[in-house]
Amino acid sequence: MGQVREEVIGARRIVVKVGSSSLTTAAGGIDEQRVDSLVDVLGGLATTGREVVLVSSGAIAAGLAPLRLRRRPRDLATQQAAASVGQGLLIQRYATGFARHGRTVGQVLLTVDDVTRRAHYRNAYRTLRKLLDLGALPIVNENDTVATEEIRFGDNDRLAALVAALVDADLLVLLSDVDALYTGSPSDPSSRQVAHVDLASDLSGINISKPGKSGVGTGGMVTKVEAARIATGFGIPVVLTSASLATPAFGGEEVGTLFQAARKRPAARLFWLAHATAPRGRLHLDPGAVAAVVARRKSLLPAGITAVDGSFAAGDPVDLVDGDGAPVARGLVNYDAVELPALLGRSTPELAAALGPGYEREVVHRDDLVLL
Ligand SMILES: Nc1ncnc2c1ncn2[C@@H]1O[C@H](COP(=O)(O)OP(=O)(O)O)[C@@H](O)[C@H]1O
Ligand SMILES: N[C@@H](CCC(=O)OP(=O)(O)O)C(=O)O
Repeated sequence: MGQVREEVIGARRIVVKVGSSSLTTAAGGIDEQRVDSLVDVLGGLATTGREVVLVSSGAIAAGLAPLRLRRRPRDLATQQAAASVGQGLLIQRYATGFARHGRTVGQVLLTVDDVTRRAHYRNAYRTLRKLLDLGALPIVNENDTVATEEIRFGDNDRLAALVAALVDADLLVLLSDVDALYTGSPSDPSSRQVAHVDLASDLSGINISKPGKSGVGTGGMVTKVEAARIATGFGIPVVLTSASLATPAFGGEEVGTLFQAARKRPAARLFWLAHATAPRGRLHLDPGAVAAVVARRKSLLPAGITAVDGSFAAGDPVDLVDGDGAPVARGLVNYDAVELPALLGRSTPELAAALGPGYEREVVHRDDLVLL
């Protein structure tokens, strides 16, 4: 055996995310044996004094067989109907399983808004914190039955990363049907396992692609690596491995892939701005403004903006985009959308002279800006 992973052994609060492919059968229904073995691992973990939050997918897949649906439906309404049936069955199985370990579970269904809007995520945090304080094990999933196409997460990887940040976890563990990140498709014999990733350096040479053969997962490796990027950026290490390797993974053994946490944690406010808020509009920047904001970390002034999209109010999050429309930063804007067109391309002294001293303010102050 190699070295023990200290960050895993030392983690007190752990968010564990398990994908549909690890919980359900190919025929569409709960794989009771696999749910029970996961429960046994997590039940054991919780008795060692660790706080565990489980983010569990599988509602849609678990609802397929009971509704006599042969495959995962494409349309949202049928997915929601399947989730409505499957979520109840899944939580029932978890409740029975964890009861064997003397643990009560609490179901927490969240929408994107619940983890992205400040007032809402404080509320979600309080509920999760209270469940943990009461000794219960929270089981989180997206609230699939009410989420619309536009706003849904769809997969639970990003939701798990945001929940990990929300509860200030020491570790995020992503359990899937694949035992690690590979350099290419795991079915390709030339692909190699990646044991360790530092996302601060690059992931080039790694071919990350779509969900696996089970056909029930949604995001594949793309959303897992994105989740790892979010969590590690917040200072939370991530282990990615298969559900069947959960025991050695929690024991700190070198299985799966460890994504190393960033050494410096960003201000919580800027983290949420970058990863959790939905932008309400876009400010198009000329090349000089892109360079000022990105390379020199300056505030954004009206002179560098060429166009404005969206309807937002002062204080809302907006994306700053370059000449190709690619987002380069996100920030909290100091003007309403309707005020901006008259200011574009004009210098701040000129605006102050023409319109009054209030118009000397930056469009986005550098303290309210985060690079993407
Ligand atoms: N580079 C890669 N390394 C590992 N797995 C990959 C890679 N590219 C694509 N995959 C696929 O991603 C799948 C896991 O994603 P998904 O099916 O969405 O799982 P889950 O239901 O656990 O979220 C694996 O089964 C694998 O086939
Ligand atoms: N909320 C959905 C998650 C969808 C899904 O397939 O997610 P995942 O298996 O994590 O890629 C469900 O419970 O079915």
